[in-house]
Amino acid sequence: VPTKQTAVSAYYQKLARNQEENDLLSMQNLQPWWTGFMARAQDRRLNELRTCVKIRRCFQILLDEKNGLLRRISQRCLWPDFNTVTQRSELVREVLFLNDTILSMRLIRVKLVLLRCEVCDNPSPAKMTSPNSAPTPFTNPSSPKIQKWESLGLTLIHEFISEEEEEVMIGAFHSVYGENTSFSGRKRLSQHFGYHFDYTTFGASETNFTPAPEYIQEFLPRLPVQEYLPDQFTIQYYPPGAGIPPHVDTHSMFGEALYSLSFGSAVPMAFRKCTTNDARRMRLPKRSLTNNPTTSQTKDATPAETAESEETWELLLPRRSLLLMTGPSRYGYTHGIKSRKTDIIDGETVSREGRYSITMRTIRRGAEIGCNCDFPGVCDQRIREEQAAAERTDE
Ligand SMILES: O=C(O)CCC(=O)C(=O)O
Ligand SMILES: [Fe+2]
Repeated sequence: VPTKQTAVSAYYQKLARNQEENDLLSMQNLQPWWTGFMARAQDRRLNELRTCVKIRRCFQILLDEKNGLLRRISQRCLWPDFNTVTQRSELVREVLFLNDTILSMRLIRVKLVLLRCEVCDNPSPAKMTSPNSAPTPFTNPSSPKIQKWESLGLTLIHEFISEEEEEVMIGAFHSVYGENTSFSGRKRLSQHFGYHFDYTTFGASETNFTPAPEYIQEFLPRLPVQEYLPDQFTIQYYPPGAGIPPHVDTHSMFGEALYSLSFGSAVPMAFRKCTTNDARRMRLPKRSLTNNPTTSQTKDATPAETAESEETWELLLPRRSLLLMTGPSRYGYTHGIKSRKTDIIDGETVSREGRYSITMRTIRRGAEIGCNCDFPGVCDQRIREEQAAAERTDE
């Protein structure tokens, strides 16, 4: 069993071996690089340092051996146990100090290396419990918070809301329940705003309307699709271990852009391309998104269904991130959250914590109701048309 010290030094040596020459900044370009980095840090990086579970991978500073203080920071960043809140806030203070020091150029021959954080910053998503890795997203270096899977119509925006906004939302969610309410059951808890989601039609209620609260109104101007904005909001609380069965949100009733804002904690969302089995299931009488066993979650998996589960890949939705589904990910893939108490994230078993989400949709009304997507097999509109045609030929 390697000791902590040898583990640390092996880790350090491995990192050092992996450094590319151009990661090491010379003194000439250090200052502009650092200024740029700090500008982003105000917005994002220091935030990550405070909250990121992978903090030791976020930030590594290789130092001139002459500078004892900075070497100390470096070692601390690399320490594998470096993940307590106190240590993080200490690091934040030291990074700010380092900033002053660098800007005043009191250092000689400093080498800085910024490592990507697996969760917050890595172009390839975290490896999840599901054996299949999520496809690799595209990240434009000028907007590092945004990951895009163009061919799936999928976008994940990290740090879409601030910690302050997150706190307000969690407080507001709980404020409507009585003191004796237990939040630890197995079931999701839901609150509805705008036109309420109707669990019998999988569309929106015509009459049941609650205005969206201010904390929702505030972020609407920041949504990536501004041509039309959501008017149906479902806030859900998932106690640790709770999930939602794989499903495709009703095509005909809602606009193409579907959003899921995650807060409270991260959770993996499972995606799977729809197959003829899904098409068959959607033609069966009842479907349900409640926690009862559903047609999409049969108890004894058939061989075909087992094969399907092998096609599933999971994408970690970090807290405060916004997921946007359009195109194939909206119309031709199921999405869901597996019910389980722990997830495997990058090889580490992580206990689930309570997670909240705001699902946002835009209701189609009158002549807008309908769909002509590229996935007729799993399109409720096409299924209705098929069934109407079948009835006419029966007559
Ligand atoms: O909680 C989530 O992120 C997704 C919920 C969802 O897919 C739905 O309510 O249709
Ligand atoms: Fe959904």
